[in-house]
Amino acid sequence: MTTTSSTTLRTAHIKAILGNELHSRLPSTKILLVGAGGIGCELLKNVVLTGFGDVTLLDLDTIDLSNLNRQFLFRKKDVKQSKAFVAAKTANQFNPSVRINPIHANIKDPQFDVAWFRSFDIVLNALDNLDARRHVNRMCLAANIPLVESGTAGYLGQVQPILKDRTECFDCLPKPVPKSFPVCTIRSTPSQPIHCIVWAKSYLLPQLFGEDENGGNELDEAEKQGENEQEIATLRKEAQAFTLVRKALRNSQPSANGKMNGNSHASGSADAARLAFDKVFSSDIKNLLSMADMWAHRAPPTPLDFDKIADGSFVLPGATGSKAQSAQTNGKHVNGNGSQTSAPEASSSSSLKDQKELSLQESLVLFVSSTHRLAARLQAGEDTISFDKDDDDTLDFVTAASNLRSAAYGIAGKSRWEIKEMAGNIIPAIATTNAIVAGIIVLQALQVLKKEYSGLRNVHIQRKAEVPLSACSVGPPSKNCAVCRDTYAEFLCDPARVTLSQFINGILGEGDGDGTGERDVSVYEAGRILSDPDFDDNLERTLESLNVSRGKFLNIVDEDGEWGTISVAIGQLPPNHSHDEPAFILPSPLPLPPKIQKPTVIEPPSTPPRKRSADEVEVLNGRPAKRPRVNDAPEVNMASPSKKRRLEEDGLLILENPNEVVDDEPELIAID
Ligand SMILES: Nc1ncnc2c1ncn2[C@@H]1O[C@H](COP(=O)(O)OP(=O)(O)OP(=O)(O)O)[C@@H](O)[C@H]1O
Ligand SMILES: [Zn+2]
Repeated sequence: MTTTSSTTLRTAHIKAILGNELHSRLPSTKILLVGAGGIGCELLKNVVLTGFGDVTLLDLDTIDLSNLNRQFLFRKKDVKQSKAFVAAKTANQFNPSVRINPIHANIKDPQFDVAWFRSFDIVLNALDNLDARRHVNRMCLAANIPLVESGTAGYLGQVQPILKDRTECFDCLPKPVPKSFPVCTIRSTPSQPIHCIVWAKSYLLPQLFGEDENGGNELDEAEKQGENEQEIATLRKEAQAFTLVRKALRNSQPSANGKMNGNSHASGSADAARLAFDKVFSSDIKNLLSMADMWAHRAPPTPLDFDKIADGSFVLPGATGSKAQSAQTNGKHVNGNGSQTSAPEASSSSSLKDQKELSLQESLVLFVSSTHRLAARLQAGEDTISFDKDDDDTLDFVTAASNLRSAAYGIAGKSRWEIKEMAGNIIPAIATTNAIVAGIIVLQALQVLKKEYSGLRNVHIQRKAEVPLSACSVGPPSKNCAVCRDTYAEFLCDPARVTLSQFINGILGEGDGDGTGERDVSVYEAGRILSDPDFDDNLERTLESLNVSRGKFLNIVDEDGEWGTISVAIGQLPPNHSHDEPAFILPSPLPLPPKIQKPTVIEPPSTPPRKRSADEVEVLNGRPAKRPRVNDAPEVNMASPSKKRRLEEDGLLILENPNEVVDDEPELIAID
C-alpha cells in the first residue's frame, strides 16, 4: 500500500464528516494547547486524530505517579519526565505526520508574549488554575486569537469558546472565591472536621515547621474585622509560646524509631513532640476554657492528657462503656513507655489503613512519630516544611493533629484518606469527564475555524441523568468587564531605553484629547500604579527600572473616566531594528478607546488637590504600596479606582469598609 493511499484511508471518515474544505485546512492550522494534564492528554489525542497538523503543546509540570490513572499518554517509566515532551512523543505515534512542538515552561513566562500568541490560529486551554486561565484569556484578547476554555471538577465539566468582541470572555463573569473561615473558628471554636483540618494544615504545621513564627498578620486582620478582643489577646499569647516548641523541634534528638516518649523528664531532655502536644492540646485549650463567656452557648472543649491517652485510661466526656474503650485503644496493647507496638502507619501494608478512622491513641502515636520525622528533616537541613498532600510526613501530621483536635472538641474524626482529599483540596478527577470535555473542545474549535459563530455554545456536563449535557448560546461581552472591554494595543520596545513618559506620550499620540493626544491619565502595571497626574516621579525612569518588561501589560486609565482603558502589551523590537532609531515602535493606528458614559457624580466640595508623597504611592521593585490604589484582581473596574481617587482629591473620603475609623477628618458625609 502506498503512503498516499494509507493517508487517504486514515482520513476518509473524518473528511466525510468535516467536509473537504475544513479538512484540508487542518494540517496547516496552528494550534496552541496549554496544559498536558487530565484534559490535555485527551485533547492532544483528539487533535492529532482529527487531522490537525501543527500543534504546540505547553506544560510546566513533570509527570507524577498520581497522574497515571487518567493521563493515559504517560506510563510509570515516564514519572518525573516533562509532561509536554512525553505527551508529544506518545501522541506522535498515533499520527507521525503531525508536527507536535512540546514546550516545558510556564505559559506566563515573558517569551510567550502577544506576538507569540498571535502566531497561532486558535488556542485551547486545558489548565487547572484561575491564574493561568486568566492570563491566557487576556493574551488571546490582546492578540485577537480565538480561545476555547475548559475545566472539569469530578462529574462536572465546562467548555467555553471565547472570541474578542463577540462572546463573553473568561473574566466577564465573576469567579467564586475559595472558601475561607473566620480566624476564630479555626483557632478557638471549631465545629466541623474541616475546621480542625485547616487548623492543622494552615496553622499548626506552619507554626512548628514553617516560616511563620507567630501568625501575627492573621490576628491583626481579625482584630480589624472586629473579632473578640480578649480572644485575640489569648491567641496572640498562644502563638508567641510556640517559640519554645520550635526551638525544641530544631534541637532535640527524637527518641529512636519514631516511638513516642511518654515522659519527657525520663529521657533527660524535653521531647519536642510531647512539648507540642501539651501546648496545643492541653495548655492552649485550658486557656480558652478560662474565658467562661466563650462557652456560655457552646460546648466547651476537653483538654487532652498525653499520658492517659498513651496508657489507655483517658475518657472523653460523653464516651461511655465499651464504646469509650474501643474509641481510645482499639483494643491494642500499649507498652510501658507509651509506645504502641503497632503504630498505624506501620501496622498494615493494605491501603485500607488509610480509610479507617483512627482511635485517639492511634492519633497520638501518629502525632508523635510524624512530628519526629518532620523534626528530623529540619535537623537534616530542610529550612521549612509546608503541607503537600503527596508528602507522607506532612499528611500524617495533619491527619493526627486534626483528629486529636476534633476529639478535644467533640467533633467526628476523619480517615487519612478523607483528610488527604480535604486538606489537598482534591476534587476527584474523572477520566470520562475529561474525555467528554476534550471532545467538546474540538467540536467548538472546529465551529470557530469554520467561522460559524451562530453555532458556538457554552457546554456544561452536569450530574443530571435526564440532561447530562447542556449547550447554551454564548453571551455577548459584559459591558463592565475590566478585561475584554479594554482597548488593546502593542508597544514594541527595548525597556532599558524607553522611559515611562515616552511610552505615555507615544501611545496617546498627538490627537486633540479626544481619546488620543495629551489628557490626564494614570498608568498601572497589574496592581501597581506607576504614575498619575499628581505623581510624576517615575515619568523619566526607564520601563526596565520600573520592572516593566516583555509580556507585561501597562494600563492607561483616563483620569476623568471619559475614555475606556487602553491596555498595552509590551513586546520585543524586531531583531533588525536599528540602534539609531527610537527604542520603540508604536502601534499603527494608535489605540482609540471608546467614549464612556460619564457616571453622575455628586458635586463635591472644592478642596485644593493634594500632592501625594512618594511613599504613599507605588513602591517600586515589587514592594506593595502603603495604600494600594488598585488590587490585582482582574474583576476590578479600572475606572473605579481612579474615580475613587478623584473623589478623594476633591475632598471626599472613601472608606474601605463601614468600620474604618477616621480621626483626622472632622466632617464626613456618608454616601452609598
Ligand atoms: N501556568 C501554567 N503553565 C503551564 N502549564 C500549566 C500552568 N498551570 C497549570 N498547568 C498545567 O495544567 C495541567 C492541568 O492538568 P490537571 O488538571 O490534570 O492537573 P494535574 O496537576 O495533572 O493533576 P492533579 O492536580 O490532580 O495532581 C497540569 O499538567 C499543569 O502542569
Ligand atoms: Zn470580559
